[in-house]
Amino acid sequence: MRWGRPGAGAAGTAPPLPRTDVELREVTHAYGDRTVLTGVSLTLTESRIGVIGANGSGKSTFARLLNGLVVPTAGTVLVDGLDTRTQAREVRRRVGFVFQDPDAQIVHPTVAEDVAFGLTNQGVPAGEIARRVDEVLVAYGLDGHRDHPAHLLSGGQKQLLAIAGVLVMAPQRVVFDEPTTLLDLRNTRRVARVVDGLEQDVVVVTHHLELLAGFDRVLVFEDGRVAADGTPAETVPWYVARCG
Ligand SMILES: Nc1ncnc2c1ncn2[C@@H]1O[C@H](COP(=O)(O)OP(=O)(O)OP(=O)(O)O)[C@@H](O)[C@H]1O
Repeated sequence: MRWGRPGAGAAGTAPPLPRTDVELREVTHAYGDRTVLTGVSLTLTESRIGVIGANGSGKSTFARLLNGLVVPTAGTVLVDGLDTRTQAREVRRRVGFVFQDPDAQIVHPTVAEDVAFGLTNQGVPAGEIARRVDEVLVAYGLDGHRDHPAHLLSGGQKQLLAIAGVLVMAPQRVVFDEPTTLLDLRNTRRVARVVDGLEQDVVVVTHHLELLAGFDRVLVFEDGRVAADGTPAETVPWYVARCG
């Protein structure tokens, strides 16, 4: 099991998505007087990027900076040149975010209504909403559940619903914050397969190191700084050794 770059033609004959590049310039973030990220400068261009590190090292804060859910206390985050501080709406069209706990993301009573939520918000015409919602429900094996109460889905199905609700918005990059932490092995594999097949570029924060084998780049966070940055073969053994 691994999350890697999808094979050529993974999306059929659709043209490749434009790339979304994210640049962090000397980014520092503090919650109140507690600084949790310090002077992070990076450019993210690769298709498959993993983020690992100890609890509290700043990974989730970093992930949330990438689409403007959190704005830096100092420094700048640019998505295709758009400043997350002032152009959050445009940034979020490009970069979607999947939370660790799908309950944080599910806001509507039924599965289909929940997936439609973001499109409705954007004023997309009803016919197009119906078509796009159908497409993602089929893609994520949820079409048999379209009128079911979302809160009664299993943990794995809820995570797939949360992913469907992000992907229906057609972002170019998707940030996943520990998407499998709450799942059993079967659902971890299921979600991993979904991530594996995405044509979108991804950033995945995870403690499941084995899932990063096919990734292009892995960042290791330590005390709010990037302590290692390289291929999985370079960074994962380094991190494991650091953990003693
Ligand atoms: N909203 C917040 N308010 C105050 N402190 C916060 C907030 N969010 C995170 N923190 C603190 O910031 C530090 C970094 O948290 P963050 O969630 O970014 O780390 P993490 O590496 O993702 O951790 P984990 O692996 O446990 O999820 C932690 O000490 C955390 O307690």
